[in-house]
Amino acid sequence: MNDKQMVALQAAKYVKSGMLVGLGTGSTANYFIEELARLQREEGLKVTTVASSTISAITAQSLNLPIVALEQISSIDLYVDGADEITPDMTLLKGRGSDLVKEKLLARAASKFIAVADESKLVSHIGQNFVIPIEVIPFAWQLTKKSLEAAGAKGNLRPNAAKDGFWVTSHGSYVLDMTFDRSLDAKTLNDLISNTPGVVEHGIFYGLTDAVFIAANGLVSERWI
Ligand SMILES: O=C(CO)[C@H](O)[C@H](O)COP(=O)(O)O
Repeated sequence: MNDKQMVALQAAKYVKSGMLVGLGTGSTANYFIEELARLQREEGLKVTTVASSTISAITAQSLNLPIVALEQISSIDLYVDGADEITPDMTLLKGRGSDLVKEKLLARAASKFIAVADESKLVSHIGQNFVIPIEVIPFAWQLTKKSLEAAGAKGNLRPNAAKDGFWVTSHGSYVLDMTFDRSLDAKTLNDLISNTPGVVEHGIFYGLTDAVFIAANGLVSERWI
């Protein structure tokens, strides 16, 4: 069993029958989804799920997990998702795959949000290894980019896979992949980007995690706030 699978299985121990569970997106979240399906099949677990992305919804459906649409929920019991970066204060950077809008809604709606990752995701500051993805409403991208540049940011529109156009998210937004001065702390960055007109959502998850589970060399450590 690899570290991503191990940490996902640890998070699944917090799932109880009757819960409405949010499903994250990515390879670590996939192990969690697979484990829920196994618990349902082999141990009679009864949960309802809500997915943070089309791909996770398809995975859950293919494994026969009961699934409801985001429009049908106003709160959930538990959300489990991976991250691209995790800082010592449990701020996350997410959204490399650009599914961050639903991910952040579920993280906020959850009574408990557990972030799961292997130790490669631990960083000292947000933006250490990845650019910060910022979803923008398409007609505003240039004005929004200019506002962010005035605050010292650098970057550009994310290209599409063929590099002959621009990436469009499942909600029809463009993505600005930006870097900021590393002296800016997570809260400052979060507030700055959130308050920029034209921004739909961004990948900094500040003050949203209840716990971070990290797997390293076959061992899982849990850190709760
Ligand atoms: O934020 C995410 C998707 O938007 C993922 O959770 C993040 O990219 C981690 O992915 P993985 O578990 O495959 O390493």
